[in-house]
Amino acid sequence: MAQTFCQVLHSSQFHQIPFPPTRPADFSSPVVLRRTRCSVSATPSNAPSGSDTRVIPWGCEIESPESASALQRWLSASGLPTQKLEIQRVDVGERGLVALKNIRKGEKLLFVPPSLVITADSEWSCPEVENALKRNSVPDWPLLATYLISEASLKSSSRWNSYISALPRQPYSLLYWTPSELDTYLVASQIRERAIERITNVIGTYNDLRLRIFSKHQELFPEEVFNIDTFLWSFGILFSRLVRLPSMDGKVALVPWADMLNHSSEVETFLDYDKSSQGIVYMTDRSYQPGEQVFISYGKKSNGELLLSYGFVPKDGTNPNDSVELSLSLNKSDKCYKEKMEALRKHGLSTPQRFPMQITGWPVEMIAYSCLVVSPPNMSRQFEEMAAAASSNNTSKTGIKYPELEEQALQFLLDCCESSISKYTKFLEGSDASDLAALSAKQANRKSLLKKLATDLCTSERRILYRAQSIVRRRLRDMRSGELRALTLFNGFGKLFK
Ligand SMILES: C[S@@+](CC[C@H](N)C(=O)[O-])C[C@H]1O[C@@H](n2cnc3c(N)ncnc32)[C@H](O)[C@@H]1O
Repeated sequence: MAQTFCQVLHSSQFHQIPFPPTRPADFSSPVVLRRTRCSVSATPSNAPSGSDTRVIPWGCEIESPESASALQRWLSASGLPTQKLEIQRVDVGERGLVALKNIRKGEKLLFVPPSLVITADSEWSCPEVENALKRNSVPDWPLLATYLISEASLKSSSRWNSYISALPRQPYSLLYWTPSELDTYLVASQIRERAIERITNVIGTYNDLRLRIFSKHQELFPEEVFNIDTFLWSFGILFSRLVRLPSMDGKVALVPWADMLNHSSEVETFLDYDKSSQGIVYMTDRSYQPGEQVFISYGKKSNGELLLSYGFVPKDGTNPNDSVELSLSLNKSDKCYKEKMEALRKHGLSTPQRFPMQITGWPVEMIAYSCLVVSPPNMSRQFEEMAAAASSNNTSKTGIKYPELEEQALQFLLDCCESSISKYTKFLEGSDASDLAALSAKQANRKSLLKKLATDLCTSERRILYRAQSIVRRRLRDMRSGELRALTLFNGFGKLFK
């Protein structure tokens, strides 16, 4: 299925480096820097909406309507056809596109012309910056991140000024959570690891650009403008707004106006380039009445993935694509630890290894991994076969059958589920010792928001684990009472989930 607002970083240049510095960019005094031909301004901004540490001098506070109206005016003047939609304050997603007229199911909307779309081929206001990056073959994502910063810093000299002014100054995404916020609120969820990996990648990408390019052309890439804070902003914008357009060979693009659409798990439609109208369109899969918010699908993502890239968690039980990752590990005291590790490595796996579980079931690869974990030394000849079946490259999906390992593998899975559940419960039932009264109103608001997001995420993830726990327990009970002994592991599971 085509992805819309996507979340894949394409860079071969990532380096593993530690967490972001918490030092804010120094925008305390206005600076006007001269580059070869392009003047850049970085002026002080209003207070940031979220974390105290990062002040980006462009974009807007999402709740202010002026920038959205200015964006609409600019888009109309720049060739966006008359729309059946308008940007409005909405209950879901703060700002969104709302129907002005009746919209039929199957109707095409938007028609954003390619001239209003930002891609890796867009013209730069400052061609010297573009040349420096393209000479170094910078991949699309870091190129677009730098493009956004470069254009943003040029303010009204950039043709994208109205668009950038309407972008959130602080996109909601886990890129903006500090290490201690991730540790406090996401201690039970595997999404914490994913957030750390992502933050590390973004910082690695920035450091790589700085070393290879920025430091060699300081007149083009002044530190006041191109720094880790502005890169976290631009990557936050890309993670939450970039779309992949299937009919343009999967090209990634920022599509002003279309990127005001919020996500709903109840729709399945996405943006694409429409050859007949030569614009980016969106075809509705349901009807809308005037005044109703129009939604799009950001793809089949779990609640954790939505929090990671977009900074929100859908209401519990409303996301049919929700899943939770369970982390399985080899036992370090296993006599065959080395051999098993080697077998896993050969098939691109590691220990610990994360597997997605859904309310409807879990992958056969996870069972194969569990079999490998519990298999005794006398099965060492089968370790490779088990590792192959645990890898996502395993195309047979029938799994391997080791009835003699079934009970132990299930017990292992049950133990992992229960240990994970107890971490969620500890977080969800734990008391919050910190004193809200000691915090400023802004800090207290942020704390309550993050706590609410984490609570919603953990509740939905724990619900999936509870279901798995009850299925495995029942299965073990039945096995132990001898009723299902004849059934194989894999066949039996399929039926139970149905
Ligand atoms: C592509 S933008 C959509 C426009 C955005 N609401 C705005 O005002 O700029 C994606 C962002 O919208 C918000 N959003 C989208 N769908 C949402 C939903 N179902 N619930 C809450 N927030 C949502 C999130 O902040 C997300 O990062």
